[in-house]
Amino acid sequence: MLSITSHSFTDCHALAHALAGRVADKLREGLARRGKALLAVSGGSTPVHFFRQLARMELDWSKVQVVLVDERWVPESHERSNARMVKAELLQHAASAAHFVPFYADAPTPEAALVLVRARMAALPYPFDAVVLGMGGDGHTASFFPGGDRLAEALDLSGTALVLPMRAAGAGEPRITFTLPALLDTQALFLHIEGEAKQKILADARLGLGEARQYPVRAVLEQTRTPVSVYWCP
Ligand SMILES: O=C(O)[C@H](O)[C@@H](O)[C@H](O)[C@H](O)COP(=O)(O)O
Repeated sequence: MLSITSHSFTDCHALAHALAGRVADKLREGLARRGKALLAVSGGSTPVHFFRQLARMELDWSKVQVVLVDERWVPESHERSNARMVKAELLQHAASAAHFVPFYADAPTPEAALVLVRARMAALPYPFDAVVLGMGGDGHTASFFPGGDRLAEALDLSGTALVLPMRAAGAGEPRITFTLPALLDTQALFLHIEGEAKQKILADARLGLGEARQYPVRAVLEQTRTPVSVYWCP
């Protein structure tokens, strides 16, 4: 049976401090074990405080590679670019020495750039040392959106794809995402959510209640490959 551990905090600053400490420890372990480390983070708005704390953690960031779990297919100059957010909030202070590997390439669609992006991501030193997922109000995580055109393929635990394009009505723009089996290949898996509404969504998803039975985040909660640490604050 899969272990899901829940960590609750009084506010987003306490959560950010604790999560940054845990992730920094995992990166240090990777550095000690193999002289390098690989971190995958989520975009969106939730990670900002966590990124600010993590950016100040003392470790050899020059040997750390950072990727996103998923990206919106927009150039970095776009306000919805996750890469833009990671650069502004995480790759600062001590972490400015880290090496960021972007999903986005100068092509009109993620499908058109897929061969290039796959090669870029295939060259990284797996497993991840830490993967930090977020969750949307529709029960998506990474770019595993309800109704996504390649959702089944992305969630297939026996699938071999590392990254896939994803299009969904709720996604805003076309996306590119690591697949679930790729993200589960990690030393530590975190799910970072904030607010009462997301807590309820997660609880419903765990129980498979009503509409939540269809939430893609369930695939993360139900798999038995990698333990999940849930970090939550109101
Ligand atoms: O690009 C993205 O949108 C993310 O990687 C996505 O999976 C995110 O984690 C959730 O949508 C939560 O987003 P918020 O933190 O903005 O609620």
